[in-house]
Order: sequence, then structure tokens, then C-alpha cells
Amino acid sequence: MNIERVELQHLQMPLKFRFETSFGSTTLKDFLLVSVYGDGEVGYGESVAMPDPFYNEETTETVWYMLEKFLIPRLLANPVETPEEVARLFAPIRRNNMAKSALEGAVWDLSCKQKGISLAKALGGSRSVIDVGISIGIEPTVEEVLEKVGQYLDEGYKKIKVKIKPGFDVQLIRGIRERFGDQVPLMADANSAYTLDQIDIMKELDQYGLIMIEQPLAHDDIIDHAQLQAVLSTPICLDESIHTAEDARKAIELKSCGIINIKIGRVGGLTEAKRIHDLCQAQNIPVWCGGMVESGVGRAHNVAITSLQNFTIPGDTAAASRYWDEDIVEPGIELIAPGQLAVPDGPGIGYKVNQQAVGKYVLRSANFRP
Ligand SMILES: O=C(O)CCC(=O)c1ccccc1C(=O)O
Ligand SMILES: [Mg+2]
Repeated sequence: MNIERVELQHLQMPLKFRFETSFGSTTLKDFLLVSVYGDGEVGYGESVAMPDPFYNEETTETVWYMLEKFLIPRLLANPVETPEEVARLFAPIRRNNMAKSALEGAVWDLSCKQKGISLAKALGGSRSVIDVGISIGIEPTVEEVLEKVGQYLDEGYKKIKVKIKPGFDVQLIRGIRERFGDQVPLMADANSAYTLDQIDIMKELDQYGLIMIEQPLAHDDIIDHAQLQAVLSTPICLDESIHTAEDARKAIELKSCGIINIKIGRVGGLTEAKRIHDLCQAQNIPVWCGGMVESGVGRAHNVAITSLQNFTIPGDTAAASRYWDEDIVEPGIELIAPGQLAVPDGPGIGYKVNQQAVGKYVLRSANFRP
């Protein structure tokens, strides 16, 4: 592949609402856009790291640093023929998965555009339409979450995920079941807010027929999760604990979870995401695509990977208009039917980046050449 230039841009986009989790809250999307130029085409990737290291250890600034000092120079100094080779080229660098993923994803998009095939097809995806769910943040009151649940059910979302934290958990789930019934496909995400000392809360949550409980225990744990899974009938889903296919293999072997949330950024890119998908498929572990409140570029990557066969549970990739007044891609990533997004079949991610919109949100940029 011919790579002539890499551009890094730091953007800030206002969110339409406050998004709160057990680890923090935000009204501004702060992220990096990566553009890789070659042979008249441009590939795009997005860093999903947050400005603060509370979801994982990376931040917008550490990603910029890793890209500038290590990853971009490595890519520009070593010819690669396929995006999978980029993953191999980055492997000696430990972790920094969101930094790797942003650049690897841009190379995947560029490679697909150079070949004239869609990213979904290149990854082995088979769906042309995907079912999607929605992730609802913590609100000041249970009632405010219930209102949002009603609104998103009306829009047809196929899975309702609510964020929980100690003191905002059982009464919330009970409230949703009482108002909307037992048939609502419902799950809870704790973002590591509990320990085994609070096992009684988990046992109470176990009574509500949840599709899964996501990452209840520590971000770096798979042992306590196995102990918890042994006493719950609700499947545990791991998010924060899984960074590689090896992590997934070990968690499955230990029975730490029954479901895995695949986030492309968290696992270092599309190549590793596909590897985890394939491993889980062989082990009969369903997967779904998590979200990191992505702009249109990251959202398009999520849509593409979700077209793979073992993404059998609706993910968190909701319609862009839920998040943004003006996104950076065109056409807007919107529901084509209740709770469904189309998988584009145009080259690469299948959406155009709107440079005028990027211009509104960009704070700084830098260019790198071989
Ligand atoms: O709407 C989305 O993009 C999903 C939001 C979400 O749940 C989330 C957002 C930021 C950080 C972590 C998580 C998570 O899945 O744990
Ligand atoms: Mg999560």
C-alpha cells in the first residue's frame, strides 16, 4: 500500500445531552480523527479514548503522543500490503490499544477504498442491516431514566442498556420492569462499580431476567467475575477486562462471562476485534459491539464490524442524531427502520467525511510524511 501522508486532528463536538456513567460524566466529545492518504484516496479512523483515564488508562493526549512518537513513524517507515500487517507492525508496542486502533482503522478504510470494496465485506461481514440497541446513562432520578427508556422503546431500539452504580441499581431495574414489563430486552452496565462484597445486590439484579450484567467487577479482573458468574443465572458480559483474543480465551476458559462486548478501540483495532469475534463464535459465546459515544467515523467502523455473523446481540451503536446536532459524516447514520441501521456497501466505511463540519470542531492538527 502506498501511504503518502497521515493527518491527526483533535476535535471537540458538543453532545446533545449529559452522558453519565459510574466513572464520570460528560457533555463534550473530545477525540482524535486520523486520516491516511494514498493513491488519491483517504482512509479515516477515530480514537475513542476519552480526555480522562477513567474508562481505561488512555486519554486523548496519550493517544496523540503514541501516534506521533511511535505508531505513525513505524507505519511510515515500514511498507505494508494489508491492514492486518499494520496490526502485526504495532504488536511489539505494549497496550495503547485505542491509539493503535485509530491508525489501523484508517488503514483498513484506505485499503478498502483502494480496492473498491466495503469495510464490512473486507472484514467478512454478511449482514446488510443490523439491529441496534441504546445505552442510557445515569440520570438524577429513576423517573428520568424511565422517561428515556419509554422514548427509546418508541423508536424501536432492540436492546435497552442502563448504566448502574451502587445506590442506583435495583430500584432502577425494578422500576423499568414495573413500568415496561418483563419482555423488554434489558441489561445493566456497571463499569466496574462493584466488588464481591456487594454480591447481594448482584443476586437481587439476577431476579429481573436481564439479558446480561456488563462488567460488574474490577476493570482488570476475570477471577472474581468467574466466582460471581457461578452464582448468577444472568450471563455476565465483559467489557473493560478484555483487551485481546488471549484475554477472551482465558475469560471463557475460566467461565468469567457468557457474553463479550467487543469495542474496536479497546482491543487495538479491527484485526483483533475480528479475531475475538471468531474465537467467541467457535466457543459459542455471543458478542455485540460496544460504543464509546463515537463520531460518525468510529460509528461507521462499528456498523461494519457488527455485520459479522456472531454479533447476534444488538449493540450500543445508536443513531447519530441521538448524540449530535451535526455529525462529521454524510449521509447521517440514522435508523432505516425501528431499531435498525443499514450496512453501507460503498467503498470503505461507506460514508463521506464532511470537511466543513470537521472544520467547525477541530482544535489542532498535524501532518506526517515518510
Ligand atoms: O452510546 C454509546 O456509544 C455507548 C456508551 C457506553 O455505554 C459507554 C460510553 C463510554 C464509555 C464506556 C461505555 C461502556 O459501554 O461501558
Ligand atoms: Mg461497558
